[in-house]
Amino acid sequence: MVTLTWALSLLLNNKTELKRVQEEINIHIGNERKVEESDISKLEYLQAVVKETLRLYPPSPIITFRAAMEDCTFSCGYHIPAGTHLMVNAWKIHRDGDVWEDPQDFKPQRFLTTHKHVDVRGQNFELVPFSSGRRACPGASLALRVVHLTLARLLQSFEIDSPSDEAVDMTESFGLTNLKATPLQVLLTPRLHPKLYEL
Ligand code: HEM
Repeated sequence: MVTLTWALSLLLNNKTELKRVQEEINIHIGNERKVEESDISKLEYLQAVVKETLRLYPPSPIITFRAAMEDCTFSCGYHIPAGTHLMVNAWKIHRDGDVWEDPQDFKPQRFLTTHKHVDVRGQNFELVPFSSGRRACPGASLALRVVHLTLARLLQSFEIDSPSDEAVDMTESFGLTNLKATPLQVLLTPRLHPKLYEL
C-alpha cells in the first residue's frame, strides 16, 4: 500500500510517464481483458516505474538491528570494532549522486538503460529496498507481485487524475516506515468496457 501510494503520486506528478505505462498496457494487453500476473514480465516500463518508486521512497528507509561480527576497516578509513550496532541508510544510498544521475528525479527510464541490470532483490548494493543477505525481507516476492499487478490493473482500468491542478505533495513522514505525510487524493474515471468491472 505504501509503495502503491508513492507510485501513484509520482505518476500523477509525471503525466508523461503515466501515459507511457498505460500505452504499454494498451499495446501488450489491450482493453478486452484485464491484466493478469503472467502479463507482468512483458510490462518493462511498469517494472521500471516500480523500481524507481522503491529507489526514491523505500518503505523501510533505515535498515536496523545489525551488529558487526568482527573488526573491519573500510577503504575510506572508517574502523568498525566488532559488536558495533549498525544501521544502513537505504534512503541515502538510493539517492547517492555518485551512483545515480539526477538522483532526486523520477526517471524510470534509467532501469531500461544505464541501470538495466540493477535489481531490487539484494544483489545490487546501490538499490536495497528489501535489504540484503540472510535477514533480507522474506516477503519481497509476494510484495513485488502484488505491487506490479495492482498498479497495472489500476492504470489499465482507470484514467487517474488529481482533484486539483497543484502537484501532489511528496512530503515524507518520519519513522521506520516511509509513509506519505499527507493523504493522496485521486479521481478515477473508468476506461474499459463496463462488463470488465463486474466481480
Ligand atoms: C514493498 C514491500 C516491502 C518492503 C519494501 C519490505 C522491506 C523490508 C526490509 C527492508 C526489511 C528489513 C530486512 C533487514 O533487516 O535486513 C524487511 C523485513 C521483513 N519483511 Fe518486508 N518488506 C515488504 C513487504 C513485506 C511483506 C509483504 C511481508 C510478508 C508477507 C514482509 C515480511 C517481512 C519480514 C517477516 C521481515 C523480517 C525478516 C527478518 O528479520 O529476518 N515484508 N522487509
